[in-house]
Amino acid sequence: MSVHFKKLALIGIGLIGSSIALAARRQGLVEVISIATRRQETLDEARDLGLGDIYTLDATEAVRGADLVILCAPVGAYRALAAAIGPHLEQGAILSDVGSVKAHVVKVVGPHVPAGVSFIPGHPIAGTEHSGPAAGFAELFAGRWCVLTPTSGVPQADTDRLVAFWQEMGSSVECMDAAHHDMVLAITSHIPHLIAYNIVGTVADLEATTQSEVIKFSASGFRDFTRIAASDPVMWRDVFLTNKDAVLEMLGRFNEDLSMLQRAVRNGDGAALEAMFTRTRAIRRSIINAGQETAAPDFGRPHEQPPTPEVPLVREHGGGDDA
Ligand SMILES: NC(=O)c1ccc[n+]([C@@H]2O[C@H](COP(=O)([O-])OP(=O)(O)OC[C@H]3O[C@@H](n4cnc5c(N)ncnc54)[C@H](O)[C@@H]3O)[C@@H](O)[C@H]2O)c1
Ligand SMILES: O=C(O)C(=O)C[C@]1(C(=O)O)C=C[C@@H](O)C=C1
Repeated sequence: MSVHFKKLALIGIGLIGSSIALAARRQGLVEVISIATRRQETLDEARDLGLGDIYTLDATEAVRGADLVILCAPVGAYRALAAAIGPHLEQGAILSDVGSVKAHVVKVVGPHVPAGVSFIPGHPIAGTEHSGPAAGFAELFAGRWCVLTPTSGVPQADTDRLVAFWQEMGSSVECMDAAHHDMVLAITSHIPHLIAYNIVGTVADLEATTQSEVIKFSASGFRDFTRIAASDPVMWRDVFLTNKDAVLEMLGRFNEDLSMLQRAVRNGDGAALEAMFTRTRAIRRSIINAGQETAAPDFGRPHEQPPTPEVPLVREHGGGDDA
């Protein structure tokens, strides 16, 4: 299906918004890109990077005449944004988003969507620990999944157009129910981030000498957690505030399994430990076989080893506008 939008409005222009701008432009999917954000500094950065054609601090102005509007801000900002832009959306437009949670988005944005506008929430399962307009790149979505959760009454032709838009940017697309999305993502994305924040937070609270040793010898399992725990604090604050039930459900299961492991360690139960570690290894193999990861043993590691300068354990907040 050929996909072409005359005006794409991106509300929020960080890692995901800028990646959409770059990918959509490169693939020739849109004629005009209008960009709205809340802070002048972010808008200037987007302009300097040449991400769009129209730059404004007024989201209502950005959506005027747009046939595709995508909310790309932290989900905590959605309710106010939807209330502001709702009355200004064009008849026949598609309104979507990229938020990491979906049921909450349907709940807070849905009531502000006028009749004649197709509301199709979305979530590209692609990202990095970096944020801001300069963090984006056109290839971010290539080979990654994008989940859409079309709301009731949306014409199939509009869903098909949005599916084609993401496919043109390199994604595979799956449509599902918002609540189901939130449960799946709770365990595949949200809990792993919570665990990473927790383990790196434990180190951050250690006394100074132990902490410097952890940093010095961090080329081990810990290092992989630090990448995830450097992710944007505002974005992740909002994820945990808005996917509470699914996260608590999965956290309950996680805690049960952790208690089982704790018991096995205490009792010296090698068989239980080995059985669990064998099952987890198989999951890793399935992810590699599905093309979602490479088996390269040095993935992400630098080849030469310069001494690491003073690096903060947790990156300072540089992302969303809402903090
Ligand atoms: N980072 C990831 O890995 C990832 C992956 C998939 C989806 N997401 C989702 O994408 C969305 C954006 O995440 P990101 O990583 O691009 O974050 P980011 O921090 O890089 O960018 C967010 C942008 O939103 C803007 N913003 C904040 N409040 C705003 C407001 N009230 N009005 C207008 N603009 C506002 C800021 O200017 C900022 O540039 C989030 O909802 C997040 O859950 C993130
Ligand atoms: O690779 C990373 O840095 C990510 O955490 C990306 C990741 C994920 O958990 O997979 C993070 C949040 C999103 O909503 C989607 C993707």
